[in-house]
Amino acid sequence: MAAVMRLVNRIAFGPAMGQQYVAFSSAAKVNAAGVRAGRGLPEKVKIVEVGPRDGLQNEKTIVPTETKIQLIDMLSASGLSVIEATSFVSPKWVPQMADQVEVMKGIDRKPGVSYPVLTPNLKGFQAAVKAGASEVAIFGAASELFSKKNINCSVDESLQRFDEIMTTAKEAGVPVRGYVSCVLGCPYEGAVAPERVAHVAKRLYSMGCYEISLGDTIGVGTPGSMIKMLEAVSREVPVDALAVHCHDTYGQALANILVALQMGISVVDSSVAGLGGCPYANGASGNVATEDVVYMLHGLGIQTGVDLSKLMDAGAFICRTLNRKTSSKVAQATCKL
Ligand SMILES: CC(C)(COP(=O)([O-])OP(=O)([O-])OC[C@H]1O[C@@H](n2cnc3c(N)ncnc32)[C@H](O)[C@@H]1OP(=O)([O-])[O-])[C@@H](O)C(=O)NCCC(=O)NCCSC(=O)C[C@@](C)(O)CC(=O)[O-]
Repeated sequence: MAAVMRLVNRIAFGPAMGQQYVAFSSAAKVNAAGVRAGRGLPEKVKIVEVGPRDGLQNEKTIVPTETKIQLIDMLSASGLSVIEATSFVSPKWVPQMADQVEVMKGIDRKPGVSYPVLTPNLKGFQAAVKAGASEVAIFGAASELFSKKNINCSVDESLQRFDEIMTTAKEAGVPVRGYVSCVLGCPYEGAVAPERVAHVAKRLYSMGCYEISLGDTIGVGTPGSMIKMLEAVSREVPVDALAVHCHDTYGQALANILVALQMGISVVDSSVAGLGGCPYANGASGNVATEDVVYMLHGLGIQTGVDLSKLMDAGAFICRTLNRKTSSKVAQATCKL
C-alpha cells in the first residue's frame, strides 16, 4: 500500500510535496504541463466513449432510437474520436439494443470518428457489417461463470467463436477490439487471478485484436489490484495495445485509471454521465463518467481532443431525457445537469 500511495503522490503532487496542482479548473490550466513532465504519463489519451452501448444497455425502459442517435451525434460533436454505438447481440438477451440497425443508419458519421459495435458471434458480426459497422469488438471474460451468464458459453468456447469472427473480419478488413471482463473480480466467482486475465488477453491479442480493453466489470478494483493485474497482463500483451474500462461501483475508477496511465496505458473507456452497468453483473454501477476522466486528464496536461463543455451538454441531454441524475461529479459540481 505504501508503494501505491507513493505512486499516486508522485502523480498528484508537484516536486515540492504538498503543492497540489489538480484541484480547481483554473489551477489545472496553470500547472498542468508541469504535472505531466517527467512523470511517465502519456501526452495524449484516447477516450473510448461507451455510453451509448454499455451505458444504455442497462436502462430498464427502452430508450427511443432517436434519443440514442441524438446522444451519439452530440458525443461526436464534443470531439470524441471513438464512440461505441450499439451491439449486435440477441434481442432476447438485451432488448435495449434491438434497434442496432436503425441506430447505425441514423447516426451522422463524422469523418475521423470511429463507431465500433459489439459482436458476440459470427451472426452478430455479419449483421454489423451489413449495417455499415467499420469496426467491431468481441467480448470475453476472465471468469467462467460470468462468461456463461453473459454469452452462454465457456471461456474456451467463446475464444473459438471469436476465432471465427477474426478470420472473417481479417478477410473483410474490419478492425477488431477485444474486451476481457471481470479483470479485478467477478460477481459470481469473487476474486479473479491476474494470470487468468493475462491468459485471455494474450489469446485475444494473438488472434489479431488490435487493442485489449480490460474491464473491471463490477468496479471492485483498487489501485493495488489494478497494478498487480496490469503487471501480469503486460508481460503477455504490449502495454500500448491495452485499454482500461473501469466501472465506479466503489468509487475507485479515477484512481485506478491514474495508476494505469502511470504504467503506460493511454486508452481509457468511459461513459458520459457515468451511465450504465452490465445486465449480467448484479450490483455493477455505471462506468466512470467521461466528464470526470476528461477533467482529470486535462488537469494533468494530457490531451484528449474533447471539448468538456460540449461533452457535458451531451451528458445533460441524456440525463434530462431519461429523467435520471448524472453520476459525473464534474457535471454535479458545475451544475450542468
Ligand atoms: C451470445 C448470445 C447470442 C448467445 O445466446 P444463445 O441463446 O446461446 O444463442 P443461440 O445461438 O442459441 O441463439 C439463440 C437465439 O438468438 C439469436 N441470435 C444469436 N446470436 C445473435 C446475434 N448476434 N444477434 C441477434 N440474434 C442472435 C439466434 O438466432 C436465436 O434466435 P431464435 O432462433 O431463438 O429466434 C447471447 O448470449 C447474447 O446475445 N449475449 C449478449 C449479452 C450482452 O450483450 N451483454 C452485455 C455486453 S458485455 C458487457 O457489458 C461487458 C463489457 C464489454 O462492457 C466490459 C466490462 O464492463 O467488463
